[in-house]
Amino acid sequence: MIVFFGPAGAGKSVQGQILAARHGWRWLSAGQLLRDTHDGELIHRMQSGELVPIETINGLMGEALNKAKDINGVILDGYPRQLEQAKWLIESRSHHGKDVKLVIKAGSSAR
Ligand SMILES: Nc1ncnc2c1ncn2[C@@H]1O[C@H](COP(=O)(O)OP(=O)(O)O)[C@@H](O)[C@H]1O
Repeated sequence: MIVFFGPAGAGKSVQGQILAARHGWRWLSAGQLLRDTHDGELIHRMQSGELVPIETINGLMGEALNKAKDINGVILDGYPRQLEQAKWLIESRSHHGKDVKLVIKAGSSAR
């Protein structure tokens, strides 16, 4: 499992998708998983810039990780975004069976 960190516009989604396509891995974007719910209340919350409730995003990510059980590589984009999410990801390893192998920080270089 590879985690992509970085601010909006840093290119995480583009790079993540290219990497996943090249290796036959799964790209899991928190924003995309949330949009795919087509839940009006959630979308409204996303547009306000606030994070959605942790149970919601953990539930969606957990489900997506379980579906990707047989896939060797998974790229996480936009997740985890809070310490509690990171803890959940590590603690739920027994369910999804994946370890964080690499964290990539995308973004412009500091000047
Ligand atoms: N890990 C997360 N935890 C909670 N909310 C999240 C998380 N990732 C995304 N969101 C919600 O989705 C919105 C859009 O996230 P963003 O990363 O900008 O998605 P994208 O880049 O796919 O458009 C955020 O404003 C927030 O409300």
